[in-house]
Amino acid sequence: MRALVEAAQKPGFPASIELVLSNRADAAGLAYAADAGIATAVLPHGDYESREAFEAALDATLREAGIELICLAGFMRLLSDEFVEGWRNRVINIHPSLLPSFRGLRTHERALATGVRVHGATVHYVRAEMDDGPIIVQGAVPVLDEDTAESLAARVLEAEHRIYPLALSWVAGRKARVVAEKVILEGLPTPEDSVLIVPSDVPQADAPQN
Ligand SMILES: Nc1nc2c(c(=O)[nH]1)N[C@@H](CN(C=O)c1ccc(C(=O)N[C@@H](CCC(=O)O)C(=O)O)cc1)CN2
Ligand SMILES: NCC(=O)N[C@@H]1O[C@H](COP(=O)([O-])[O-])[C@@H](O)[C@H]1O
Repeated sequence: MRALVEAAQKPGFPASIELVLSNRADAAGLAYAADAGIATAVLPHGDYESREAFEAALDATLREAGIELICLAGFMRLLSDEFVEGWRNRVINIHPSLLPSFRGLRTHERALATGVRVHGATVHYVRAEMDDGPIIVQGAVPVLDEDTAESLAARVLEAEHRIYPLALSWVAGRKARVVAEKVILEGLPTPEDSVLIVPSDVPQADAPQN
């Protein structure tokens, strides 16, 4: 969320962060948002007798705040088909894997256990099916032999803080549209922009001695 707020503070960014909402009163980002002068709201899902009741309150709070686009940032509640359809193509999410690989939880542990060499994160439009929506942008990072889930998560998070503001700028800037459940990116400088490779700290193998 902080990466989105900082990006939206830049002149000419095509969106403004008007509300930061959490279903957890202890979410660390709420204090940051309040300090940044952004309205905040807390809807503890446990206070509602059902998901429907929780989502009805969520929907009302967002509409009353005049929200046009929802960015899920570490939001860990599955949203119902009804809610997602009510906000079709106006809810995006970031998931810490290169979808469709490693849907769900514990993505970094599973990536290490599987032995993949490249891992990363995905920003996608949200659909009722978990982690299954049209992909807007992906950020890939190398998996190093010495990686732990923590060190890999940190490298992925660095990529996340770069790709989420990009995705938001494209969606809010009307450069991204969904056609047959695929995202068409228009007017982007070069196609490479929709894939981010972060070879940030890969030790350069010494050039082979000819
Ligand atoms: N309809 C959808 N809702 C959400 C999606 C989505 O793609 N479609 N993405 C998630 C975020 N997410 C993965 O990126 C994710 C969030 C939560 C869970 C999960 O298993 N949640 C459990 C409860 C966990 C908890 O409260 O800590 C649940 O909801 O029962 C998996 C993946 C956001 N919503
Ligand atoms: N399935 C959703 C999910 O796992 N989202 C992940 O939660 C983290 C939130 O980071 P933060 O606490 O630094 O904002 C991020 O890595 C995001 O991809």
